[in-house]
Amino acid sequence: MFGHVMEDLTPEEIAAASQLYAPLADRVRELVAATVLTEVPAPDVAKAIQLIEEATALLGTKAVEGSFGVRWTPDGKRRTWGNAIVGLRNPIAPPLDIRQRGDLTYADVVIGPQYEGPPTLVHGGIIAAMLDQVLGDAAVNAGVPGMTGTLRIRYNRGTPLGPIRVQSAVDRVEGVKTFVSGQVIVDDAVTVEAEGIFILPKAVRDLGDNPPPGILAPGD
Ligand SMILES: CCCCCCCCCC(=O)SCCNC(=O)CCNC(=O)[C@H](O)C(C)(C)COP(=O)(O)OP(=O)(O)OC[C@H]1O[C@@H](n2cnc3c(N)ncnc32)[C@H](O)[C@@H]1OP(=O)(O)O
Repeated sequence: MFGHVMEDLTPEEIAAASQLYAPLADRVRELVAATVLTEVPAPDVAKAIQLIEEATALLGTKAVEGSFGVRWTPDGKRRTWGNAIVGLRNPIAPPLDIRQRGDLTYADVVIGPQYEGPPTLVHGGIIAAMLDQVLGDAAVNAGVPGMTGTLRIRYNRGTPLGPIRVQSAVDRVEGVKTFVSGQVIVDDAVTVEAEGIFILPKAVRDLGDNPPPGILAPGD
C-alpha cells in the first residue's frame, strides 16, 4: 500500500539504526527547547544559526524524499519512526512511549516548553494530537484498528507543561467502528477527556481476511 516500505533488515540492523538515530532526534529536540528559551547575545545566536545550517546541510546530503512512511520487515515488524507523536526519528514528537497494561493503553511523558499554548500550559492542539495517537493505539492493541474518523475532546482544565499521562481504552466495537475513550491525567486529576471513533478504512477492508503482515500492527 502507498507509504508502506518493505525493508529486508535484521533485528540487529534495526537496533543499530535505532541507536544511531534516536540520539540525533533527542539532540534536535533539546535544540528546539533551547531555541525557545535562549537569551544568549546576538553573536551567539548567529553562531548557532551557522552550526545548525551546517548540520542540516550535512544530513541532507543523503535523505529519503517526501516522508519516512511506514517501514516494515518480512516478519511483520513495523517502524513508524517518522510519526509526529511517537516517531523515534522525529524531533517534533514529544515522543510518546506508548505502553499497554491489560486493557489500558498509556504513555507517561514530560511535555517541554516547545509545546506551550496558553502560558505555562500545553497547547490544546498538541493535546488533541497525543490523544489521537493514544486512542488509536488502544484500538490497535485491542485488535480492532482503524483511522480516526471522529475525535471529540473536552478540555476540563488547563494541562500544565511537565509530566502528564495520556491513557485510553476501547469501549466497544460496532462493525468496522471502534469506540475508544481516553484522558489526560496530571497529579491524579483528569484535565482532558476524549472519545474517538476509529474506522478500518474501506481500502483495508477490501484486502479481505489476509492483509499484508504488519499493516495493522502497532508501530514503534
Ligand atoms: C489502518 C489503521 C492504521 C492505524 C493508524 C493509526 C492512526 C493514528 C491516528 C491518526 O492520526 S489517523 C489520521 C486522521 N484520520 C484520517 O485522516 C481519516 C480520514 N478519513 C478517512 O480515511 C475515511 O473517511 C474513513 C477511513 C474514516 C472512513 O472511510 P470509509 O470509506 O472506510 O467509511 P465508510 O463510508 O465505508 O463507512 C464505514 C462506517 O464508518 C462510519 N463513518 C464513516 N466516516 C466516519 C467518520 N468520519 N466518523 C465516524 N463514523 C464514520 C460510516 O457511517 C459507516 O458506519 P456503519 O458501518 O455503521 O454504516
